[in-house]
Amino acid sequence: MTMSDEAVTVRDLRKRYGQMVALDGVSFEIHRGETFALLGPNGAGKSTTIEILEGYRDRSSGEVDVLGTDPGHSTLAWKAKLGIVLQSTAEAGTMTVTEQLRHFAGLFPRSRDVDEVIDATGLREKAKVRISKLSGGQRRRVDVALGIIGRPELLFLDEPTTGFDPEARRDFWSLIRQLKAEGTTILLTTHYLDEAAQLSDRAGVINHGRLIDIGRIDEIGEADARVPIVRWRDRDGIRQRRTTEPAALVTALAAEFGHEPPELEVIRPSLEDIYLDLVADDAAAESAVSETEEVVA
Ligand SMILES: Nc1ncnc2c1ncn2[C@@H]1O[C@H](COP(=O)(O)OP(=O)(O)OP(=O)(O)O)[C@@H](O)[C@H]1O
Repeated sequence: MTMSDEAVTVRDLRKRYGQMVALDGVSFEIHRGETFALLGPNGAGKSTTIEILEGYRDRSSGEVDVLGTDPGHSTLAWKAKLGIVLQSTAEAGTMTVTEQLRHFAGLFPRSRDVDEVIDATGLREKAKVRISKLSGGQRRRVDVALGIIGRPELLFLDEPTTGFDPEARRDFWSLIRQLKAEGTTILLTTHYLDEAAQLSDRAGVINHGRLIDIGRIDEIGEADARVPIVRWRDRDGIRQRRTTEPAALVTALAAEFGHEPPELEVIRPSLEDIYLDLVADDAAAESAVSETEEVVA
């Protein structure tokens, strides 16, 4: 039997909550070993998608394959291959960090060393503290520790670094890179676009339950949206121009000024800029459609 190159395959996935259409025909794949970011505004359908893939939520229709299994018909052996960090922090029990991790480690056939996970998630100083006594960001680290303790083949991270301070976020990024180097497939949702850009190979952008773009992180968005911006100050104020040849423009400006142009910057649009353009364009297209519909009605 050959193992599929895809860790996850989703075809025409639909989900309704009563009358509310949360997913309206979403299709994508996640290759084995890659880190894939699912991006989108609040309420776009990211958690719904992830929860269906995890087997926590039924779908209305469509096909889903996760590590060779339909999550709607999961087995314990399949569940043991997943690592899950849910959006909401789990109930803080009376156990200490170490006790909780030892307990979970015992549930998996190939679990990681508890001390190793405590160090990797920056919880050493809090190892003997009850989880109920931890700060929000520290509890989130426990969630991440619990997600990786079972050495998952596929790790789901739903807004994993919410509440982390900047240093903790950087530490988390190194941990994710290490897991990726070990071959872990990762599905990440985050509202921190710099995080998605740092960690992911590819991303899908979801809006109102539809996938509006998918591709390599450096290919997301229209080509125009990635054109660099050259900005400088002249007598009239700040000026800027988009150009595919920023070096030529900077050289021309330097010649014109006879010295370094004041406040010169060459800006490459960030993933966040590109993402905001994409979602705004989608909203504009939707309102254009509804205007047409109104005229027809
Ligand atoms: N259990 C539920 N019952 C009814 N509607 C729901 C339920 N869960 C989610 N929804 C609705 O489905 C839509 C998609 O929600 P979902 O949680 O998947 O979005 P999201 O992209 O994860 O958002 P966020 O970034 O805020 O976490 C939203 O409009 C939400 O209100």
